[in-house]
Amino acid sequence: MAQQRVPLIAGNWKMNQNHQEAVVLVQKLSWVLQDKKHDYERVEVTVLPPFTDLRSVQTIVDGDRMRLSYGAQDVSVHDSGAYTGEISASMLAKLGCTYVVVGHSERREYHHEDDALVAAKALKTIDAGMTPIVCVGEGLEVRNEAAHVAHCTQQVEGSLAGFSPDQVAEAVIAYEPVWAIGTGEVATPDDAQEVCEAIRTQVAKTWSSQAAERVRILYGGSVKAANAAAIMAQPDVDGALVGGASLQAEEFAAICRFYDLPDLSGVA
Ligand SMILES: O=C(CO)COP(=O)(O)O
Repeated sequence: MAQQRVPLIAGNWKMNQNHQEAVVLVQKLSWVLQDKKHDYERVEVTVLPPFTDLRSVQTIVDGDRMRLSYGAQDVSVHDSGAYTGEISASMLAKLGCTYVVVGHSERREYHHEDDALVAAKALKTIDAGMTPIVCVGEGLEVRNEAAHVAHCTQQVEGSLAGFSPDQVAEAVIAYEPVWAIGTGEVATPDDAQEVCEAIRTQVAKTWSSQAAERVRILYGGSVKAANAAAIMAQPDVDGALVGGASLQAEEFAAICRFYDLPDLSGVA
């Protein structure tokens, strides 16, 4: 069934790159992929820059008719009004965003976002015509207690609460174990598969088997060119949400072309 889902490689730049640096990075990424004759129908590529970069990214992507898409790292739960510092879904849609990340573990941790807020943000994203990338994942303590599968499936239930089966089918879920983010500590391909498979099973139970077959589930956490092929080979992993490595055009392009990379998982 995995063949029916087009893999998505998403670069979460986090709070890196000003708008001028963003233009250079997007240009370089597009050139490298063009040079390799990247087939965007085979593997979709998106970048997720800071808000302040989006207008510049839109201009360069549209102007040069690039095939990659882009999106935002967060969105307000409100439509408009007296919410200082917030950015609405309609503003992001107007800037041509395809995706919006919601519920990243860094927002859950530093901004105390809970599942109900994440679900509300995800629904705002869908209402504005964009696709949410809904993040879930366990911390080290939960993993050590072997409670990670239950933790993540509950987060999926809560963070996609109120979604119709069709909305789930069109959404993207990202499994990012917190202990593997920015630490160089990558989950094994089997770890990634275990949770992604459990999430898909949960989607089938709560929404529908069609939604489970269609929803794309990404893995995120220290993904690099060196481990991308092994992770992407897992049947329930449909892509990667890449942090640090997405800031280097060559490295990120290599991850986008994971099918060209050797699977080094068996090499010590
Ligand atoms: O949080 C992540 C992507 O959203 C993962 O970050 P790293 O790839 O830097 O570990």
